[in-house]
Amino acid sequence: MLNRYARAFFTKVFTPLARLLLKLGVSPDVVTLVGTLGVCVGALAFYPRHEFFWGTIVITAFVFSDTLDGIMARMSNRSGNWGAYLDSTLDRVGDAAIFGGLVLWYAGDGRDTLMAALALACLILGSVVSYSKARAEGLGMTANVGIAERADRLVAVLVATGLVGLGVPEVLLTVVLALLAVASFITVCQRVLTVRRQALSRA
Ligand SMILES: CCCCCCCC/C=C\CCCCCCCC(=O)OC[C@H](COP(=O)(O)O[C@@H]1[C@H](O)[C@H](OP(=O)(O)O)[C@@H](O)[C@H](O)[C@H]1O)OC(=O)CCCCCCC/C=C\CCCCCCCC
Ligand SMILES: Nc1ccn([C@@H]2O[C@H](COP(=O)(O)O)[C@@H](O)[C@H]2O)c(=O)n1
Ligand SMILES: [Mg+2]
Ligand SMILES: [Mg+2]
Repeated sequence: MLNRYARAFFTKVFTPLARLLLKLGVSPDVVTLVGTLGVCVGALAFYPRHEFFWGTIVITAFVFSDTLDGIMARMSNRSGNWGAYLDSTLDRVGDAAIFGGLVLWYAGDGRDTLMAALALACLILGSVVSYSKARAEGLGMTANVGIAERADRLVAVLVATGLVGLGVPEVLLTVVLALLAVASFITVCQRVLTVRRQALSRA
């Protein structure tokens, strides 16, 4: 949803920075790599130590590199299969680090089995959401639907985790992770049904 409605806005916001980085000779691939590294450091260095606020700030500072790299690639006419592959593959690494960081806290010193299970469910179902689209595209179909696409999942988990880091009761994160797991499952179903329709109409 956000991917559709917010893309134009964020493209406008990041275009000057994209232009500057290109002028400085920075390539879109470098932005993709550095952005993923920053997200992983933010998630894996802070969340497992229960530093939810600062972890969220670091992740948020780097996660928009995923918007920036695409803008840079298009501006410099460098969009292509390699960049698309690198972008999507590293997205999975960043997403896994974010939910994995939460799992590490709750399965470790945080000692909360329900929260660890919910974060793990979000990690797994989110990966299946992405895979269901990637596999469809690999077979020449599309699966660009769903109530919990990547940007939606990131906003939900980052806002809730950041607020808990600021002192809001943890039940907020419990509810958000539970809803996110359900929404991700629904998204998988939406994509499977979309692909099924296309596959059957081809046969
Ligand atoms: C209040 C407590 C304090 C804490 C404050 C922190 C608040 C943090 C709040 C929000 C941060 C959200 C960041 C979300 C960033 C999203 C980045 C993103 O996904 O952008 C890239 C994306 C383009 O994606 P791709 O081409 O890579 O698309 C593909 C797609 O993602 C597929 O997804 P899937 O299949 O999994 O569904 C994948 O298949 C494939 O891998 C992938 O390639 O989208 C865009 O560029 C669209 C625009 C992004 C919209 C972002 C909306 C953010 C909304 C509000 C932000 C508020 C910011 C506040 C900052 C405050 C800082 C203190
Ligand atoms: N290093 C990169 C990253 C991305 N691309 C191209 O941008 C597309 C994704 O754009 P977003 O705005 O959605 O991130 C991607 O499909 C590639 O075509 C690139 O070339 N190099
Ligand atoms: Mg990108
Ligand atoms: Mg991406």
